[in-house]
Amino acid sequence: MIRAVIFDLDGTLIDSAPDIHAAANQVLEGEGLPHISFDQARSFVGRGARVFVERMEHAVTGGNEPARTAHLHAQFLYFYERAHEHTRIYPHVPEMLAELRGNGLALGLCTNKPLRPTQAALAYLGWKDMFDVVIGGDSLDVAKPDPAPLLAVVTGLGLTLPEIIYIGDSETDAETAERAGSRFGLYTKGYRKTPAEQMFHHFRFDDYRQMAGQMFQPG
Ligand SMILES: O=C(O)COP(=O)(O)O
Ligand SMILES: [Mg+2]
Repeated sequence: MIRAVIFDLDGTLIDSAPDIHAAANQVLEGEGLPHISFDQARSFVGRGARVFVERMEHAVTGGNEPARTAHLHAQFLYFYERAHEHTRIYPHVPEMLAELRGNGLALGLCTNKPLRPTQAALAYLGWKDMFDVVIGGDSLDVAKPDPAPLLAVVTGLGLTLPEIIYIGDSETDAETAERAGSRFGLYTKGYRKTPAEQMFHHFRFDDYRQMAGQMFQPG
């Protein structure tokens, strides 16, 4: 029996790519480096802030230099925590979350966004108490696609894998769920690069009004 739904954040519940793009370009601007495009920024999201910065640095300088990467990473975290202005909740997410809660389900969050920007975004969105357990990209020594963060949310909720469903938008989330052995629902309007049908998932949807109906289908 399903007792909780665990969500990814960026590209799944919220469209945060515009703010991530803006934060990236604030960093690059400050360093006198060229900007990245919106499509580049969106395609760099998914493996956490450190990997995002490495991809960004590689795109604008052609390589990664450890000291420069560390500096850019620190700069990026500063702006990232403050970048909310353009972040939007995807359509019908609030009703969907309220409905799950109303049905007595627990809610978890398993994101690769570092914990401080995650907490800042949740506060900005009025979701400070929305999730019973929150694990960010730097909460553990390993991040998704390692299954440990997802398993930590499950354990934190006091549940076992068959009692949860994980919902995410990216290759990273699909791999995490597959490696954990979790049931996985793919939101197809996020930041994935692979055709949805080629990705691991048990069900998929492009409208949150369809999620609950699909979630309880067997198979
Ligand atoms: O910050 C990232 O790289 C991705 O964040 P997500 O795990 O919430 O999609
Ligand atoms: Mg995501």
